[in-house]
Amino acid sequence: MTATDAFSSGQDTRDIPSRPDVMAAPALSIDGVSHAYGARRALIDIGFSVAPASFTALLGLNGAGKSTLFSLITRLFGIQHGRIGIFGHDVARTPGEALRLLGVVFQPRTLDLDLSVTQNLLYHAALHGIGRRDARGRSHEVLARIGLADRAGSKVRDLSGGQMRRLEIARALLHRPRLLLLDEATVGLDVKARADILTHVRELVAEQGISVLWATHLFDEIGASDDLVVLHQGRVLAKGEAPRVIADAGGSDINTAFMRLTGSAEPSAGATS
Ligand SMILES: Nc1ncnc2c1ncn2[C@@H]1O[C@H](COP(=O)(O)OP(=O)(O)OP(=O)(O)O)[C@@H](O)[C@H]1O
Repeated sequence: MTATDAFSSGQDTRDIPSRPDVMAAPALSIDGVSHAYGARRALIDIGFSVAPASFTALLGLNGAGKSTLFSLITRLFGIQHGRIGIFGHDVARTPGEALRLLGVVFQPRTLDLDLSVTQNLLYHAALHGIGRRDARGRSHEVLARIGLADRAGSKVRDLSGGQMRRLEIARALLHRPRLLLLDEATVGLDVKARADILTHVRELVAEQGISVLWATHLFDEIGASDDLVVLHQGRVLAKGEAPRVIADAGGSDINTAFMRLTGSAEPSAGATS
């Protein structure tokens, strides 16, 4: 069974191998993960996987638990219950191997506005132990990949919001990860900048074979051929290929499917199409 089969059949991923076979393992496997902040349960027995070289959308309204899940995958928080694997490497047991394969773009911006685009990249590369010369080559490479090569010398302060986001994506690619997590990467951007970023990220999947987990509350960011995980109030309500999720929920589109899955009569505030 391929990782894609495992995703679409909803089979659990309990068997994260102790000696990972990187080619066979899902890019990301989440198995029975729960998390509570004191008495507040933010994630309840979450399970899904991201197939290699796929674009998986994690759809949930504010408060669904997306950021909490990202904090667990990246080890900002310790895992209370369940297991998380990145290409078969258990995040809790072999964090070095797992995190080496992971790039992340978090919701809050974390660029130095007074440095240039390239300086931001070189600084980040140094933190990753990448030598100066190699770092320069990689900076050119990632800026070209994300359509920012012409802004290499610009101060970050002079970039548009969308360009800053693309720079953060470029930075997340510097150490050549195989799995990229993006948490609400288009929040606050105009329609064109949102579309540009989605196009670039989808190209990373199609052309570079990078696996992407794209967290969003925006229905119109879900593509027809995407894998989809619907997260609501800390629970996975549906997962699989987007058209199948919609059909199984009895919806005509992602909006109506989401409303049926969550039992809401009206589109919730913040969920836009
Ligand atoms: N540090 C915290 N302490 C207590 N509760 C928290 C904390 N962080 C998140 N929560 C709660 O956990 C639940 C999930 O929050 P989380 O931020 O993971 O959701 P989200 O889907 O990322 O939403 P958003 O996009 O608004 O950040 C929410 O009920 C939230 O109020």
